[in-house]
Amino acid sequence: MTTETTPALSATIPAPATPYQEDIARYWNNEARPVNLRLGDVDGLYHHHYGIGAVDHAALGDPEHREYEKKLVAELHRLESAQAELLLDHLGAVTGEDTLVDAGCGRGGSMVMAHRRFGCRVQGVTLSETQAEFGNGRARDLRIQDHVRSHVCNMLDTPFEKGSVAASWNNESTMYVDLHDLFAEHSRFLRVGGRYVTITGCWNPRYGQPSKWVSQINAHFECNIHSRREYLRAMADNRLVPQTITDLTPDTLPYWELRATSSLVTGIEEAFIESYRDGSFQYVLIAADRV
Ligand SMILES: C[S@@+](CC[C@H](N)C(=O)[O-])C[C@H]1O[C@@H](n2cnc3c(N)ncnc32)[C@H](O)[C@@H]1O
Ligand SMILES: CC(C)=CCC/C(C)=C/COP(=O)(O)OP(=O)(O)O
Ligand SMILES: [Mg+2]
Repeated sequence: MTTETTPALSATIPAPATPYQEDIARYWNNEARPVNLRLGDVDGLYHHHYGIGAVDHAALGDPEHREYEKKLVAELHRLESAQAELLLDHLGAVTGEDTLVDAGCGRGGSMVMAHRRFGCRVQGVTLSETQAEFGNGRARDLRIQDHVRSHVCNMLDTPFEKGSVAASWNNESTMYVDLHDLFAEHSRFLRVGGRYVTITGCWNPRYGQPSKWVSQINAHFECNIHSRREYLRAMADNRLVPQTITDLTPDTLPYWELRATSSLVTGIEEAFIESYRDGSFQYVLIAADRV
């Protein structure tokens, strides 16, 4: 699907639907944190999500070495790309003829990775014009603009045709929307037998209620983190049947502990580390079948 073959896509895109969505569009239009841009500069894949996997201390070497900071940036980026690879591992059997949807696509790093892996078309939606322009600029640079396209569009109200999408995902973007509305929309455009995947942070019902750390993360990003229970309920209500649920909390802690030692800290590291450690917050992957 290119813009040429889908003229309706750009013509019918709804503007942010609520004052909250206008706030979120403004937030991401103005975002330029070095922790995201410097990591993206490593290989041109720009992410707005966190990392998983063990830290390669041998690759980092001596903290006193003048090249250490550069190696640290590369290592954090490697862990963030590993997170996206894990998400793509759960999309199922995607062919070059398929279309995928990235809901809340950020600067588009995961979309480029998906196209490279499957050769398919990838359509991304973000509320931010700046992000969509950035993602489309990267796709042009890579000469994959016929396959990878970012749109300024509300993920709850997309122009994708019913049943037209083989697989879709939210990578750390579900905490900006109502989950029932979100999964109803994925379920509408996914074909029966298609796959939905999310990697997200959620509060843990076993803890009781959102902890002070979870509240701090919400305030920091102007988002509203849901509980694990809410994900499963909203999926069940929208023909999405979980096939895999993985607790990635132990896999993401090394990323945060390493990031906390870097010069690129943003001040939110303590909240993630403490909430993951006290069990009030979990980093999870959920892959579901559209039935
Ligand atoms: C934390 S970033 C994640 C970006 C990307 N998934 C990644 O992994 O790099 C959150 C993204 O969600 C998008 N977003 C939030 N609410 C949205 C909505 N209602 N419709 C479309 N995008 C939305 C933001 O514009 C932003 O691009
Ligand atoms: C897991 C949770 C709760 C995520 C909230 C959404 C979010 C802001 C993700 C990372 O974005 P980013 O990469 O722009 O953030 P940072 O600047 O902290 O790296
Ligand atoms: Mg980041």
